[in-house]
Amino acid sequence: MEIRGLTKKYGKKSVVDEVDLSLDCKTYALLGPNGAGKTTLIRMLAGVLKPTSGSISQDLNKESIGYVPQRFGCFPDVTVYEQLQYFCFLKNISVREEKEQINSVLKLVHLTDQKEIRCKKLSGGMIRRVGIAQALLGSPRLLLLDEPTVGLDLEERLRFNQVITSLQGKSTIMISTHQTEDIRDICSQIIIMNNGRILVDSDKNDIIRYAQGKVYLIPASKNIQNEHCFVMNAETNGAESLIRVLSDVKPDEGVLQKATLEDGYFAYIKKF
Ligand SMILES: Nc1ncnc2c1ncn2[C@@H]1O[C@H](COP(=O)(O)OP(=O)(O)OP(=O)(O)O)[C@@H](O)[C@H]1O
Repeated sequence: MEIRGLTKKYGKKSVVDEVDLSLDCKTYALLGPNGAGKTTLIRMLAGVLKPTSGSISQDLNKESIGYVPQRFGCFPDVTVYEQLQYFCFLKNISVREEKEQINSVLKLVHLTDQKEIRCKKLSGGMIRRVGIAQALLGSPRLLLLDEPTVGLDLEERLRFNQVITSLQGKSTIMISTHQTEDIRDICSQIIIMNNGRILVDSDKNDIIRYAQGKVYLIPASKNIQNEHCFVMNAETNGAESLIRVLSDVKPDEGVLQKATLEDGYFAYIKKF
């Protein structure tokens, strides 16, 4: 899939600004702060939002795209099974195939026991899983997931990771998320967006390497006066409170750390 100069403007503001991407049959994480343009980009790729300009070259019809929107809703008075039947209809899945397909995706998201339950009785996390199930119907070649794991408990997050891992090499997958720990093990490619633009589109290990040599732990009591220092989070080694910082220069009492994907993300966003 080749994306060239993809732009979405609201008024004069470009919320997605001249985006170029080449997507292969890999699993991509789409990261970026609130308002970066991730949802807008995904909606254009899913074909539900018309770009202002630019092109998406693809030979995919709507049946080959699975899309989990950021806010997925079910019809309250239909059962989970009926809801998925409706999506089968939208995806042109034949009545002959639909039963097998629905049972298979329900099993993947661990909702088989809920299939006769009316959607209004589902918890938020279960509705999210119906959203993931509908996207998997028809074995899509392009799977677009906008914050798919929000509201899922730990076990269901792990199950989601297993589903995505099982699709690797079969589909192009793009997952927009704020949870770097969720995608650390399942995405090989990382795309970081900010202000509507792509800051980097690279292999996960390159993103981590970018922060290497810039991550330190320092005592929390230390007064940080360095403007080239960004405080990420606090942790403890049992004896004292420490803060994890990104810094171009070694801070006083700083102990260099092995960089993580999260460090790499901040290194790009905060321009280190
Ligand atoms: N229909 C709209 N009209 C005007 N502005 C919009 C519209 N939809 C989105 N925006 C703006 O576009 C920008 C990008 O929004 P988008 O939802 O794509 O960001 P995001 O990266 O997905 O954010 P988040 O992480 O908070 O979900 C934001 O500034 C948002 O306010």
